[in-house]
Amino acid sequence: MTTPAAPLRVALLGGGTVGGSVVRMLLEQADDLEQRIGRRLEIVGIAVRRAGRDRSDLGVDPGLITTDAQELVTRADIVVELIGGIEPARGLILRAMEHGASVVTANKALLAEDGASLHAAAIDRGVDLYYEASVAGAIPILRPIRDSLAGDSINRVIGIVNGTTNFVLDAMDTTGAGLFETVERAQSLGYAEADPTADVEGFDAAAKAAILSSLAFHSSVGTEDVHREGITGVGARDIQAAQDMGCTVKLLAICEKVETPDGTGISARVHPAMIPLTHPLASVREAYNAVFVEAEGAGDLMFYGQGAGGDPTASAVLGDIVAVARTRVTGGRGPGASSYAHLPVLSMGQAVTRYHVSLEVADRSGVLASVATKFAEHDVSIETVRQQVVTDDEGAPRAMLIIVTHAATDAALSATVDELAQLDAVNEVTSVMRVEGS
Ligand SMILES: NC(=O)C1=CN([C@@H]2O[C@H](COP(=O)(O)OP(=O)(O)OC[C@H]3O[C@@H](n4cnc5c(N)ncnc54)[C@H](O)[C@@H]3O)[C@@H](O)[C@H]2O)C=CC1
Ligand SMILES: N[C@@H](CC=O)C(=O)O
Ligand code: NA
Repeated sequence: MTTPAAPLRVALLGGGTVGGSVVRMLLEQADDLEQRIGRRLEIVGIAVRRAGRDRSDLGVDPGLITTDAQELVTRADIVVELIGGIEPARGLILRAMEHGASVVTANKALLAEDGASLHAAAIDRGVDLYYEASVAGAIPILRPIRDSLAGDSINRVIGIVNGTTNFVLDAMDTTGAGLFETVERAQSLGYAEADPTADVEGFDAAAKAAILSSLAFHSSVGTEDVHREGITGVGARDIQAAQDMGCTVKLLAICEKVETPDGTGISARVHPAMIPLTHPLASVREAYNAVFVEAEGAGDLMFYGQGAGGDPTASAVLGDIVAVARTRVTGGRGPGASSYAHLPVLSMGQAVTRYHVSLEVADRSGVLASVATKFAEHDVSIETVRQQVVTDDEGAPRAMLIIVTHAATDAALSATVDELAQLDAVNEVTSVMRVEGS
């Protein structure tokens, strides 16, 4: 008679929104997971921050709850880090690897800050480091990029990768709701980060852009390489300007290869942008996420689903747990990331994009010519110009010029807008936004 193999020991760090869902799903699906992996998973401990708090919500033997994460990570085969932030998460992951554990994490902030050294430690220790939940929650996107598209060449990845800001922008677009009340609602639904500034100011999306760029272009891209603008500058006038153009405003994470006179580089950026209602990303509503991938052979691919919330994120974590557990059973390491291409990351000024500019101007002859001259001086070609008269809050007529440019470098476009604001003929630059996806 053969003795059944010992269960694989799973240690969880953090029992919050995602951690709580992971524990419940691990328990509810224990038998199925055992069948799929070929070994049983056994939770050997759950590290929480504070002692003495009732954690019956987690539904586990209270003896498994510990505040000693440092000790817990030394006695597991798989460590699941769901604390978030840089430290102590980084130290705990490295310690877990030193003790031979594979690691699953949803921590995009840490991966974007220090992914290279975490990957190096995993290789050094012969263990796996998986983090599918860190980008676009439940949506399988990192493994498709790393594995399924490993034989193709990716040119661009454009994503709506932050559920909280998509929820807010969608509400502003459809109901005219304000920023702060909508963020509070996203918090109560479990989408927002512990500090929602990370969502609203684009830090969360920038971390995801760094991870996506690194995997898509086989290069090392960190948070500091990603140009970041959040949504606090987006107002009702921008939303209206987008609607007038048949567009909607989305916070986009854009990762693309750009050809420069010095060779190929990576542009990685997060900012609000107008996209045409006909683009697949325009239909992504509420807190949903989507990632649009353009590859040489595959053409356009769209990945869509829930990018935030306890259970959707836990689904991706569970997928990674099963993947690393299967590797434990068969031996060796699973597929990892590579950075052999070493493509340089370009500055925002080198990004190539289009602009939509609304100007309130003096209603007299020569104004259009002086505005057009500024664009020409910076070699920015105008695609369309529309003139309209609107009535302001006091009932006075105001002359508006609405200009959409062809693609140009961001440096040329922003220099043009700076100089337009100085023209006598321009009373106010009322809205400036990049236009993507067409
Ligand atoms: N909530 C979401 O929709 C998503 C979250 N994530 C990521 O998942 C991770 C966890 O996020 P949430 O569960 O939403 O956060 P959360 O704030 O609900 O949970 C984190 C938990 O970790 C605990 N914790 C903090 N420091 C600790 C320590 N030193 N030792 C033990 N426990 C500690 C906290 O007390 C809290 O219960 C983060 O990295 C987050 O960015 C990723 C995708 C989606
Ligand atoms: N706060 C994030 C959660 C997932 O990463 C979001 O709103 O998308
Ligand atoms: Na994902």
